[in-house]
Amino acid sequence: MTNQRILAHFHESAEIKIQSATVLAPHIAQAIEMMFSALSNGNKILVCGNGGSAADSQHFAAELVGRFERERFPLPAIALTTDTSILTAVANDYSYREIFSKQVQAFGQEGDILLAFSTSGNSGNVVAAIEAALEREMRVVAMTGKGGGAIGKMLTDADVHICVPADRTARIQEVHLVTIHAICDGIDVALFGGDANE
Ligand SMILES: O=C(CO)[C@@H](O)[C@H](O)[C@H](O)[C@H](O)COP(=O)(O)O
Ligand SMILES: [Zn+2]
Repeated sequence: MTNQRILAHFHESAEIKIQSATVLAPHIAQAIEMMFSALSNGNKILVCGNGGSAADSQHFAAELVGRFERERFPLPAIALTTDTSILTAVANDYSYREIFSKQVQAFGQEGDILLAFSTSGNSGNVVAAIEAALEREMRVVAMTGKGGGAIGKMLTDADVHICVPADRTARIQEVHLVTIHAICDGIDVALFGGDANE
């Protein structure tokens, strides 16, 4: 492995982040507004994704329930990726496709938000979770890439699609991560106003 190859990762990541910033900012602002409004109304956010996106789901839920950069009361967000008994039982008894949708049916209520991560936009269990959320009159914030895949086609005008303009899974995930932090910051600003980081 040459340093050149390592440097290329950093450069490509930085370039795609810069390119994504302008394209995604209005959609991220919409997501912040939708989440702040749901949380203010006593609703919660359910979060799901596979692999690296499962980690992103947990990362986001941790920052809402714990904190991001400012001290505040806990906000209700649940990662649907963590309960291995539920995940293994549903995958074993039904199908892997239903591991998130069953939990959306169990926990989701009208007005809640599903935050769904899929870099391809095509993961069956994330697609099924979105179907279950839409059936329950929940709103969806989807973070995707690669043109948005099947997820891009199923969202309604009431939902938010944050589709990273890139085709490489790792780069898309890296943009998802900075987007998670921008959303957490946006929610804090909506709650408390601007801060010293501005
Ligand atoms: O983190 C990575 C690759 O960077 C992997 O774990 C990746 O998340 C997994 O292959 C996922 O199953 C991909 O699913 P998706 O993003 O297409 O929905
Ligand atoms: Zn990864």
